[in-house]
Amino acid sequence: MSKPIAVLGGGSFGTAVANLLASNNHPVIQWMRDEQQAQTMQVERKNPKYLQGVPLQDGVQPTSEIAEALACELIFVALPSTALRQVLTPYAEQLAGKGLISTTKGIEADSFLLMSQIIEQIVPKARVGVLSGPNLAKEVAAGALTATVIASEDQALCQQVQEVLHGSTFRVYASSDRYGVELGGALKNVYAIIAGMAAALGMGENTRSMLITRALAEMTRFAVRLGASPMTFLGLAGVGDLIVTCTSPKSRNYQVGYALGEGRSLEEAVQRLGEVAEGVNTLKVLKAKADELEVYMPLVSALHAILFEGQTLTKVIGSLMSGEPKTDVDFITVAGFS
Ligand SMILES: NC(=O)c1ccc[n+]([C@@H]2O[C@H](COP(=O)([O-])OP(=O)(O)OC[C@H]3O[C@@H](n4cnc5c(N)ncnc54)[C@H](OP(=O)(O)O)[C@@H]3O)[C@@H](O)[C@H]2O)c1
Ligand SMILES: O=P(O)(O)OC[C@H](O)CO
Repeated sequence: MSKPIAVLGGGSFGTAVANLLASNNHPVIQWMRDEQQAQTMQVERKNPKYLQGVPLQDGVQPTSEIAEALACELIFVALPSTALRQVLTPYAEQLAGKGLISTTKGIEADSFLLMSQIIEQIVPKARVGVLSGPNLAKEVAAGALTATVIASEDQALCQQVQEVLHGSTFRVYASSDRYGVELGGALKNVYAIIAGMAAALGMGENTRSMLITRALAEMTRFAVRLGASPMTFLGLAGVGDLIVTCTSPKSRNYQVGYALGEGRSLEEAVQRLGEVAEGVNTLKVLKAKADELEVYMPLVSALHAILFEGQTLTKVIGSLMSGEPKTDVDFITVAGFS
């Protein structure tokens, strides 16, 4: 029997990852803060709150006792970005030396730290990795053929994660560019909101394609300014995740955008969702950082103007389309590759 592996988080992605690990014959301790939810999952062998219709694999043990999870050597963190620091900080000493893999796609307000950087700050002696890619939880859980990226400077950790997660429906690619992989996963959520809005407004496939391509240019330009490699954005955790989130009604960020496009307020759109849509928080911190670094991000500025500056959609779309003509694939030039 192999050693147990932990998953922190009782949401849709935590449950999907727990099931993947268990289907590879690893015993899994899945921690969630809600005792009632853990009991329901233990008895009913499913997660009706976040992942309806998906049976829980036999090897998954749901618990609200975090000590059981923290005893594991390999721990996947599937918490919202607003909760990660608060959950891990009290256990910093216990976590030293453990393999901590963040699956959380967000950026901390004020610090602009990515989740694996927060983990490093809290547990400097941890072995840190990031799992990111086009991985809609519902599809992963349903066994749709899927690929992801494990990114870490620690090659042995990448290999360990590949071994435990890789299976007949889930391919795990390795990368040493943790920062680029993690940044891609966080940034794409903002553009998924815009894509959802465009869909609700009845815009066509040309529009969607323009949005995705210019989003890629914009997020790559920003990443290059922060010192990241533009090449990572051509992979699964960049353009791969951008495509799935900007085209799928299963994406929560896309759903928030769609509700906005239907004329609902941001509060209403988020409340109706009842799950995490990281793009809303990311938009605020990203706009502030882009302004500070003077990076040209017209799509981010446009969404920010609509959601937080009281500008009308019509006016914002008008000024986006009438902006000065630009050069295609400009971020390659910025990165010095032309
Ligand atoms: N879903 C996906 O398709 C997917 C795929 C890849 C990555 N991700 C990323 O994974 C992260 C988690 O997303 P998710 O989809 O699993 O979210 P989710 O389905 O909305 O579930 C969120 C989970 O976090 C828990 N939580 C919230 N605040 C907490 C706190 N302060 N302390 C402890 N637990 C807390 C919730 O518990 P309660 O029910 O008690 O509130 C719930 O179990 C996000 O960053 C997301 O971007 C998601
Ligand atoms: O449902 P979303 O919008 O949080 O997106 C889920 C994943 O990040 C897709 O890879």
